[in-house]
Amino acid sequence: MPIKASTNINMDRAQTTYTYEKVEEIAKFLLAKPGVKPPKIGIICGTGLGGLADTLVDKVDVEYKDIPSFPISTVKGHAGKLVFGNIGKTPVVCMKGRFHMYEGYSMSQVTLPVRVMKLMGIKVLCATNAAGNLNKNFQVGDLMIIKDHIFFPALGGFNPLVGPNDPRFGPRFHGLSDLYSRELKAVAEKVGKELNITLREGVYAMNAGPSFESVAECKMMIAVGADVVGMSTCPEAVVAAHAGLKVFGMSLLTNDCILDYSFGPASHHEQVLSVGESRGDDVKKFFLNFIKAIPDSTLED
Ligand SMILES: O=P(O)(O)O[C@@H]1C[C@H](O)[C@@H](CO)O1
Ligand SMILES: Nc1nc2[nH]cnc2c(=O)[nH]1
Repeated sequence: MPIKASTNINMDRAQTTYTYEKVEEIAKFLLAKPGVKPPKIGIICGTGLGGLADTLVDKVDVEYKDIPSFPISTVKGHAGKLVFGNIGKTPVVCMKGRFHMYEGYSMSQVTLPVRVMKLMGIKVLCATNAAGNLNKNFQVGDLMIIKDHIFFPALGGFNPLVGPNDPRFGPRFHGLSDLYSRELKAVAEKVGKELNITLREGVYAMNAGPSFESVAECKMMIAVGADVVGMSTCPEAVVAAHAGLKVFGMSLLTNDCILDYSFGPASHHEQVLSVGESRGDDVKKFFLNFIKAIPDSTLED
Protein backbone atom coordinates (compact mmCIF):
# COMPACT_ATOMS: atom_id res chain seq x y z
CA MET A 1 0.00 0.00 0.00
CA PRO A 2 1.51 3.38 -0.93
CA ILE A 3 2.18 5.62 2.06
CA LYS A 4 0.57 9.05 1.85
CA ALA A 5 2.07 12.01 3.69
CA SER A 6 -0.26 12.92 6.52
CA THR A 7 -0.55 15.92 8.77
CA ASN A 8 -2.19 13.50 11.19
CA ILE A 9 1.20 12.10 12.17
CA ASN A 10 3.59 13.87 14.49
CA MET A 11 6.08 12.83 17.10
CA ASP A 12 5.54 15.45 19.79
CA ARG A 13 6.06 14.13 23.27
CA ALA A 14 3.76 16.62 24.95
CA GLN A 15 0.10 15.95 25.50
CA THR A 16 -0.95 19.12 23.69
CA THR A 17 -2.93 17.86 20.73
CA TYR A 18 -6.41 17.25 22.17
CA THR A 19 -8.06 19.57 24.68
CA TYR A 20 -10.77 18.33 27.00
CA GLU A 21 -13.31 20.24 24.89
CA LYS A 22 -12.09 18.50 21.71
CA VAL A 23 -12.33 15.05 23.32
CA GLU A 24 -15.80 15.91 24.61
CA GLU A 25 -16.84 17.03 21.12
CA ILE A 26 -15.75 13.67 19.65
CA ALA A 27 -17.56 11.76 22.42
CA LYS A 28 -20.77 13.73 21.81
CA PHE A 29 -20.44 13.18 18.04
CA LEU A 30 -20.32 9.41 18.61
CA LEU A 31 -23.09 9.33 21.21
CA ALA A 32 -25.37 11.19 18.78
CA LYS A 33 -25.15 8.35 16.20
CA PRO A 34 -28.43 6.46 15.84
CA GLY A 35 -28.38 3.22 17.82
CA VAL A 36 -25.32 4.10 19.93
CA LYS A 37 -25.84 3.61 23.67
CA PRO A 38 -23.37 5.03 26.21
CA PRO A 39 -20.91 2.14 26.68
CA LYS A 40 -19.91 0.83 30.11
CA ILE A 41 -16.87 -1.09 28.90
CA GLY A 42 -14.29 -0.28 26.24
CA ILE A 43 -12.43 -3.14 24.56
CA ILE A 44 -9.30 -2.60 22.49
CA CYS A 45 -8.84 -5.45 20.02
CA GLY A 46 -5.18 -6.31 19.44
CA THR A 47 -3.61 -7.41 16.17
CA GLY A 48 -5.72 -10.16 14.59
CA LEU A 49 -8.20 -10.12 17.49
CA GLY A 50 -10.91 -7.93 15.93
CA GLY A 51 -13.26 -10.93 15.64
CA LEU A 52 -14.45 -10.20 19.17
CA ALA A 53 -16.14 -7.02 17.91
CA ASP A 54 -18.15 -9.09 15.40
CA THR A 55 -19.88 -10.95 18.24
CA LEU A 56 -21.65 -7.88 19.67
CA VAL A 57 -25.44 -7.74 19.50
CA ASP A 58 -27.24 -4.67 18.02
CA LYS A 59 -24.00 -3.47 16.42
CA VAL A 60 -23.31 0.03 15.16
CA ASP A 61 -20.02 0.49 13.25
CA VAL A 62 -18.29 3.84 12.94
CA GLU A 63 -15.19 3.97 10.73
CA TYR A 64 -12.25 5.91 12.16
CA LYS A 65 -12.01 7.92 8.95
CA ASP A 66 -15.53 9.27 9.62
CA ILE A 67 -14.74 10.46 13.17
CA PRO A 68 -13.51 14.07 13.34
CA SER A 69 -9.85 14.37 14.46
CA PHE A 70 -9.43 10.58 14.82
CA PRO A 71 -6.28 8.87 13.53
CA ILE A 72 -6.68 6.03 11.04
CA SER A 73 -5.37 2.45 11.25
CA THR A 74 -2.40 1.64 9.01
CA VAL A 75 -1.54 -1.90 10.18
CA LYS A 76 -2.72 -5.23 8.74
CA GLY A 77 -4.94 -6.90 11.35
CA HIS A 78 -6.46 -3.58 12.54
CA ALA A 79 -9.69 -2.87 10.65
CA GLY A 80 -10.05 0.75 11.75
CA LYS A 81 -13.48 1.20 13.27
CA LEU A 82 -15.39 1.50 16.51
CA VAL A 83 -18.07 -1.10 17.02
CA PHE A 84 -20.81 -0.33 19.54
CA GLY A 85 -23.18 -3.03 20.78
CA ASN A 86 -24.12 -5.27 23.67
CA ILE A 87 -22.52 -8.23 25.40
CA GLY A 88 -25.35 -9.70 27.48
CA LYS A 89 -27.04 -6.67 29.00
CA THR A 90 -23.90 -4.53 29.01
CA PRO A 91 -23.37 -1.84 26.36
CA VAL A 92 -19.76 -1.93 25.16
CA VAL A 93 -17.59 -0.32 22.52
CA CYS A 94 -14.83 -2.22 20.72
CA MET A 95 -11.91 -0.60 19.00
CA LYS A 96 -11.44 -2.86 16.01
CA GLY A 97 -7.92 -1.61 15.50
CA ARG A 98 -5.67 0.49 17.73
CA PHE A 99 -2.99 3.07 17.08
CA HIS A 100 0.70 2.41 17.69
CA MET A 101 3.67 4.63 18.33
CA TYR A 102 5.59 2.98 15.46
CA GLU A 103 2.93 4.13 12.97
CA GLY A 104 4.25 7.63 13.68
CA TYR A 105 1.43 8.63 16.00
CA SER A 106 2.18 10.74 19.06
CA MET A 107 1.27 9.40 22.48
CA SER A 108 -1.71 11.79 22.53
CA GLN A 109 -2.97 10.27 19.28
CA VAL A 110 -2.36 6.70 20.47
CA THR A 111 -4.41 7.34 23.62
CA LEU A 112 -7.09 9.67 22.26
CA PRO A 113 -9.67 6.84 21.94
CA VAL A 114 -9.28 5.97 25.64
CA ARG A 115 -10.21 9.50 26.65
CA VAL A 116 -13.07 9.55 24.16
CA MET A 117 -14.40 6.25 25.56
CA LYS A 118 -14.04 7.62 29.11
CA LEU A 119 -16.11 10.70 28.21
CA MET A 120 -18.69 8.44 26.55
CA GLY A 121 -19.12 6.75 29.95
CA ILE A 122 -16.96 3.62 30.17
CA LYS A 123 -15.89 2.45 33.63
CA VAL A 124 -13.66 -0.44 32.56
CA LEU A 125 -11.04 -0.67 29.81
CA CYS A 126 -10.08 -4.11 28.50
CA ALA A 127 -6.95 -3.98 26.36
CA THR A 128 -5.89 -7.01 24.35
CA ASN A 129 -2.73 -7.49 22.34
CA ALA A 130 -0.58 -9.93 20.46
CA ALA A 131 2.79 -10.40 22.13
CA GLY A 132 6.02 -12.33 21.81
CA ASN A 133 6.75 -14.92 24.49
CA LEU A 134 9.85 -14.58 26.69
CA ASN A 135 8.89 -17.06 29.44
CA LYS A 136 10.16 -20.63 29.02
CA ASN A 137 7.11 -21.97 30.92
CA PHE A 138 4.65 -20.36 28.48
CA GLN A 139 3.76 -21.42 24.95
CA VAL A 140 2.64 -19.89 21.69
CA GLY A 141 -1.17 -19.76 21.74
CA ASP A 142 -1.37 -19.14 25.51
CA LEU A 143 -3.51 -16.33 26.89
CA MET A 144 -1.91 -14.23 29.60
CA ILE A 145 -3.55 -11.86 32.08
CA ILE A 146 -1.32 -8.80 32.38
CA LYS A 147 -0.54 -8.31 36.06
CA ASP A 148 1.90 -5.44 35.51
CA HIS A 149 3.93 -3.80 32.78
CA ILE A 150 7.30 -2.31 31.89
CA PHE A 151 6.66 0.72 29.70
CA PHE A 152 10.09 1.21 28.13
CA PRO A 153 9.13 4.23 25.98
CA ALA A 154 7.74 6.03 29.06
CA LEU A 155 10.96 5.37 30.97
CA GLY A 156 12.67 7.19 28.10
CA GLY A 157 10.29 10.18 28.19
CA PHE A 158 7.48 8.97 25.92
CA ASN A 159 4.79 8.86 28.59
CA PRO A 160 1.34 9.92 27.30
CA LEU A 161 0.90 12.10 30.40
CA VAL A 162 3.90 14.31 29.54
CA GLY A 163 2.86 17.90 28.96
CA PRO A 164 0.41 20.31 30.58
CA ASN A 165 -2.08 18.42 32.75
CA ASP A 166 -5.81 19.16 32.56
CA PRO A 167 -7.18 17.89 35.91
CA ARG A 168 -10.49 17.06 34.23
CA PHE A 169 -8.60 14.11 32.65
CA GLY A 170 -6.88 13.11 35.91
CA PRO A 171 -4.27 14.25 38.45
CA ARG A 172 -0.80 15.64 37.60
CA PHE A 173 0.99 12.81 39.41
CA HIS A 174 -0.48 9.36 39.38
CA GLY A 175 0.78 6.14 40.95
CA LEU A 176 0.79 2.89 38.97
CA SER A 177 1.26 0.28 41.68
CA ASP A 178 -2.31 -0.96 41.17
CA LEU A 179 -2.55 -0.23 37.44
CA TYR A 180 -4.13 -3.53 36.35
CA SER A 181 -7.25 -4.11 38.45
CA ARG A 182 -6.84 -6.94 40.94
CA GLU A 183 -10.62 -7.22 41.17
CA LEU A 184 -10.93 -7.82 37.41
CA LYS A 185 -8.00 -10.23 37.48
CA ALA A 186 -9.87 -12.32 40.08
CA VAL A 187 -13.02 -12.31 37.90
CA ALA A 188 -10.92 -13.40 34.90
CA GLU A 189 -9.27 -16.24 36.82
CA LYS A 190 -12.67 -17.58 37.88
CA VAL A 191 -14.05 -17.37 34.33
CA GLY A 192 -10.94 -19.06 32.90
CA LYS A 193 -11.42 -21.98 35.32
CA GLU A 194 -15.13 -22.30 34.53
CA LEU A 195 -14.41 -22.38 30.78
CA ASN A 196 -11.39 -24.63 31.15
CA ILE A 197 -9.22 -22.07 29.37
CA THR A 198 -5.70 -21.89 30.81
CA LEU A 199 -4.79 -18.32 31.68
CA ARG A 200 -1.19 -17.42 32.40
CA GLU A 201 -0.31 -14.31 34.38
CA GLY A 202 2.70 -12.13 33.81
CA VAL A 203 4.44 -8.89 33.02
CA TYR A 204 4.07 -7.23 29.62
CA ALA A 205 6.95 -5.12 28.31
CA MET A 206 6.46 -2.54 25.59
CA ASN A 207 9.01 -1.96 22.87
CA ALA A 208 8.02 1.03 20.67
CA GLY A 209 8.57 -1.11 17.55
CA PRO A 210 8.27 -1.61 14.65
CA SER A 211 11.46 -3.68 14.86
CA PHE A 212 11.08 -6.93 16.72
CA GLU A 213 13.64 -7.42 19.46
CA SER A 214 17.27 -8.33 19.06
CA VAL A 215 18.50 -11.40 20.95
CA ALA A 216 20.26 -9.18 23.50
CA GLU A 217 17.12 -7.08 24.00
CA CYS A 218 15.08 -10.23 24.67
CA LYS A 219 17.63 -11.39 27.23
CA MET A 220 17.60 -7.96 28.89
CA MET A 221 13.79 -8.01 29.07
CA ILE A 222 13.80 -11.44 30.74
CA ALA A 223 16.43 -10.22 33.19
CA VAL A 224 14.27 -7.26 34.25
CA GLY A 225 11.19 -9.41 34.78
CA ALA A 226 9.19 -9.35 31.54
CA ASP A 227 7.23 -12.43 30.49
CA VAL A 228 6.07 -11.14 27.11
CA VAL A 229 6.87 -8.20 24.84
CA GLY A 230 4.67 -6.21 22.51
CA MET A 231 4.27 -2.78 20.93
CA SER A 232 1.16 -1.35 22.57
CA THR A 233 -1.19 -1.44 25.58
CA CYS A 234 0.97 0.44 28.14
CA PRO A 235 0.05 3.94 26.83
CA GLU A 236 -3.67 3.12 26.81
CA ALA A 237 -3.52 1.48 30.26
CA VAL A 238 -1.73 4.47 31.81
CA VAL A 239 -4.17 7.02 30.36
CA ALA A 240 -7.14 4.88 31.40
CA ALA A 241 -5.93 4.48 34.99
CA HIS A 242 -5.09 8.21 35.14
CA ALA A 243 -8.74 8.86 34.20
CA GLY A 244 -9.97 6.60 37.02
CA LEU A 245 -10.92 3.62 34.83
CA LYS A 246 -10.44 0.03 35.94
CA VAL A 247 -8.02 -1.68 33.58
CA PHE A 248 -7.84 -5.29 32.46
CA GLY A 249 -5.13 -6.45 30.07
CA MET A 250 -4.70 -9.68 28.16
CA SER A 251 -1.98 -10.87 25.80
CA LEU A 252 -2.19 -13.63 23.22
CA LEU A 253 1.26 -15.16 22.86
CA THR A 254 1.69 -15.34 19.12
CA ASN A 255 5.36 -16.23 18.78
CA ASP A 256 8.40 -17.14 20.79
CA CYS A 257 10.97 -14.39 21.03
CA ILE A 258 14.31 -15.42 19.61
CA LEU A 259 16.91 -16.03 22.29
CA ASP A 260 19.49 -17.87 20.22
CA TYR A 261 21.84 -16.50 17.55
CA SER A 262 21.55 -19.74 15.54
CA PHE A 263 18.08 -18.65 14.34
CA GLY A 264 17.94 -16.54 11.22
CA PRO A 265 16.27 -13.13 11.06
CA ALA A 266 12.58 -13.29 11.97
CA SER A 267 9.73 -10.93 11.33
CA HIS A 268 6.72 -12.37 13.08
CA HIS A 269 3.77 -10.36 11.76
CA GLU A 270 2.28 -13.09 9.51
CA GLN A 271 2.58 -15.59 12.39
CA VAL A 272 0.96 -13.05 14.70
CA LEU A 273 -2.03 -12.83 12.35
CA SER A 274 -2.34 -16.58 11.93
CA VAL A 275 -2.15 -17.35 15.68
CA GLY A 276 -4.71 -14.56 16.24
CA GLU A 277 -6.96 -16.36 13.75
CA SER A 278 -6.45 -19.81 15.25
CA ARG A 279 -6.93 -18.68 18.90
CA GLY A 280 -9.64 -16.12 18.13
CA ASP A 281 -12.49 -18.40 19.24
CA ASP A 282 -11.08 -18.87 22.74
CA VAL A 283 -10.42 -15.14 23.02
CA LYS A 284 -14.05 -14.45 22.05
CA LYS A 285 -15.40 -17.14 24.37
CA PHE A 286 -13.34 -15.81 27.26
CA PHE A 287 -14.36 -12.16 26.78
CA LEU A 288 -18.06 -12.87 26.22
CA ASN A 289 -18.14 -14.70 29.56
CA PHE A 290 -15.75 -12.35 31.35
CA ILE A 291 -17.80 -9.24 30.48
CA LYS A 292 -20.98 -10.97 31.69
CA ALA A 293 -19.23 -11.90 34.97
CA ILE A 294 -18.14 -8.35 35.85
CA PRO A 295 -20.35 -7.28 38.79
CA ASP A 296 -22.79 -4.41 38.17
CA SER A 297 -21.20 -2.53 41.09
CA THR A 298 -17.89 -2.36 39.14
CA LEU A 299 -19.67 -0.58 36.31
CA GLU A 300 -21.32 2.06 38.51
CA ASP A 301 -19.98 5.59 39.16
O1 LIG B 1 -1.79 -4.04 18.57
P1 LIG B 1 -0.96 -5.17 19.10
O2 LIG B 1 -0.11 -4.79 20.25
O3 LIG B 1 -1.79 -6.40 19.39
O4 LIG B 1 0.02 -5.56 17.90
C1 LIG B 1 1.20 -6.34 17.98
C2 LIG B 1 2.40 -5.42 18.01
C3 LIG B 1 2.51 -5.04 16.55
O5 LIG B 1 1.58 -4.03 16.26
C4 LIG B 1 2.11 -6.27 15.82
C5 LIG B 1 3.30 -7.09 15.45
O6 LIG B 1 2.91 -8.21 14.71
O7 LIG B 1 1.30 -7.04 16.75
N1 LIG C 1 7.66 -6.31 20.30
C1 LIG C 1 7.00 -7.40 19.91
N2 LIG C 1 5.71 -7.32 19.61
C2 LIG C 1 5.07 -8.42 19.22
N3 LIG C 1 3.80 -8.61 18.89
C3 LIG C 1 3.63 -9.91 18.58
N4 LIG C 1 4.80 -10.56 18.71
C4 LIG C 1 5.70 -9.65 19.11
C5 LIG C 1 7.09 -9.73 19.44
O1 LIG C 1 7.73 -10.77 19.38
N5 LIG C 1 7.69 -8.58 19.83
